[in-house]
Amino acid sequence: MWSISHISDDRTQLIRTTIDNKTKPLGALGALETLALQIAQIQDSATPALTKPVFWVFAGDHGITDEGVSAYPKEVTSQMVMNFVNGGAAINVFCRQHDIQLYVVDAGISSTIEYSDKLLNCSLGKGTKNFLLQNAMTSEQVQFAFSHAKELIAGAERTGTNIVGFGEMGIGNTTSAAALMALVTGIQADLCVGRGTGVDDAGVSLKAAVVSKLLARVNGRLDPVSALAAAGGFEIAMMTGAMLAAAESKMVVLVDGFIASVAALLAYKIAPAARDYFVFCHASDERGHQRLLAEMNARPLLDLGMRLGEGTGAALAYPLCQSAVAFLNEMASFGDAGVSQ
Ligand SMILES: Cc1cc2ncn([C@H]3O[C@H](COP(=O)(O)O)[C@@H](O)[C@H]3O)c2cc1C
Ligand SMILES: O=C(O)c1cccnc1
Repeated sequence: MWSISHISDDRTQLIRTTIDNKTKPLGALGALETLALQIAQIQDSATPALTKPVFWVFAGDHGITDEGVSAYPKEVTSQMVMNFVNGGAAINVFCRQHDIQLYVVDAGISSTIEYSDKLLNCSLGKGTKNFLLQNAMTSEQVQFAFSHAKELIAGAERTGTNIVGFGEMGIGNTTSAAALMALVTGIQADLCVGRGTGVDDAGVSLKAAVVSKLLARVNGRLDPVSALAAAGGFEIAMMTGAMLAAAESKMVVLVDGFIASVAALLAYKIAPAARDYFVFCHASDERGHQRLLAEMNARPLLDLGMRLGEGTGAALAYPLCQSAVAFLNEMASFGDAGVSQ
């Protein structure tokens, strides 16, 4: 289904030399240099440009909330969707600040809402099933999620977008995400779960027990698509598909916190070359995130102690990508500026 090629190595030496010849001590722009090189490799150009950034926030409800795994009631998912539509959430603020186009996607929330050009209908159902009792969704629903995501990316590509970010909203989804992480990596349940919206120690233990029960129900490790069917959620499946589709279209993919990184891990396990297109934007405070990043050998750009999701960490990293591209294109070389090396 996916045809994703590794980023080009053709110009790597040329770009490295260009970066090294800029008027600064060797390596002094640190992670920004790595980022500039990655974006240049993605675009196979020594003079890359970022155009028409788009973010999507995927929203879905989770049957696993019946087990009491979140600090907030499940109604908050739909309420936050309206908040996104009305422009009042953190992700709205950061997207406005950085001129990022934002869409909200109903991936499968339980309430009925009115769709618009900003609130898209890709609903796969009225919330997933409680994954302790049965699979959260069917494998057909996972495939539907992937094809919806492919269409969204294709639409953005047609209008000239070459950098994208993804957020999620779904009360209970840190438990789904932790379950997915455990299912595809084999890392033990208690190292995958965290506080999510702010559950106490007992809540964290409950989440670990829920993930362990799921592992027992499905007899251990699973491939990424079977894991998505087993543990959900609709929004995580769509985010996984969108990351794969964006990599296929050679876009820069801004990866947010814990939940987005789980989607990135699934995408990477489905098509390892997709990893080349991922910019890991921030270190989430959610407990499993460091382990998860280590699985992908990823070093995030920011560490702000954030644990929100919605794509907020990715939106905050967008201007760093702009800075990386700007220094590569605009900074003088030692030769140009007459500075001694
Ligand atoms: C008001 C509010 C806004 C949010 N925005 C993102 N999340 C984040 O918290 C949820 C995951 O945490 P858990 O697994 O503990 O439910 C997700 O919806 C995630 O995006 C929010 C949560 C709340 C309460
Ligand atoms: O890092 C995340 O994605 C995250 C952490 C806590 C709650 N919601 C999202």
